[in-house]
Amino acid sequence: MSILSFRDVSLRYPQRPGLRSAAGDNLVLDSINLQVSSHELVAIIGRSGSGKTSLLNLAAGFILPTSGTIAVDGEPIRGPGADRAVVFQDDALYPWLDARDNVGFPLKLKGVPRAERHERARQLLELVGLGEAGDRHIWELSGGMRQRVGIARALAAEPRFLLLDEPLGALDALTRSRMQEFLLRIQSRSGAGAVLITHSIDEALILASRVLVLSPNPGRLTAEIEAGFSSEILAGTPIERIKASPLFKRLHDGLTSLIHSLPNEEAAA
Ligand SMILES: Nc1ncnc2c1ncn2[C@@H]1O[C@H](COP(=O)(O)OP(=O)(O)OP(=O)(O)O)[C@@H](O)[C@H]1O
Repeated sequence: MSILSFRDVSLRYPQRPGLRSAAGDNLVLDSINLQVSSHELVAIIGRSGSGKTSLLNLAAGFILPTSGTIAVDGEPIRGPGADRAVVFQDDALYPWLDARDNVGFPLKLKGVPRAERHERARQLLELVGLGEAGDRHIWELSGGMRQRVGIARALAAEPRFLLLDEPLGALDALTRSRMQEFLLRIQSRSGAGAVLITHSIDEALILASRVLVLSPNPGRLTAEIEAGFSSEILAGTPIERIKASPLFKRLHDGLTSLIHSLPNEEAAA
């Protein structure tokens, strides 16, 4: 089992005019302590500007913390690495490559020979239900299909952690709901841990075993809720039935009022 850990992590961006936080300086994240193990999906919710993407960028190694340590299995993160794969809201696929070569791209970077790359990409596309789409151009795919190609690409390097920044945010409601179930199954099958950033309380409760709330100015983890509906969904209970349950509604209402009680970025700035 792998562990992604944040220990006393704080982040300040370089000072820029107009970007002062309520803390009186440009502290964006303060004293973040967090542990995510492989096989679990942790969701982070919070108001716009609370620092969710910054937290994910730190885990990805795109930026480094001002203080504190982020590590995978005790090994401090010093930059991006194949042990962590990021999926963004905008699929960020390479339009000049077909679906198969997009999925195989991380393997190309690792120097995996072409035939092996193609075979692995074929298996991954099959896994995400796009076995027939390998030679399709990206612009020939729907939004949901493109996100599935993005997820297959993220899985190609067999990461220990998936870092998901609003991966379903651009999809229509019906596709999003289907993709939630799909994401859950893929994540559980892959054996990778996942950190999911989402604006949707519904989505956080459906997918995550734990939901963490980030309060803004500066971003601090202020609440944690054990959700646990994902195991019921994996066992076959329809998402709509889960959403109709009194427990789901209670947790949803609790999280909604908690988030509304937090100051927003504009109010605090
Ligand atoms: N590269 C940067 N340089 C300076 N400030 C930044 C940078 N990136 C983000 N910020 C600031 O850090 C704060 C947190 O931004 P971040 O994007 O992490 O929040 P978020 O919770 O993901 O927001 P949203 O939900 O709107 O995507 C904001 O005040 C933002 O303006």
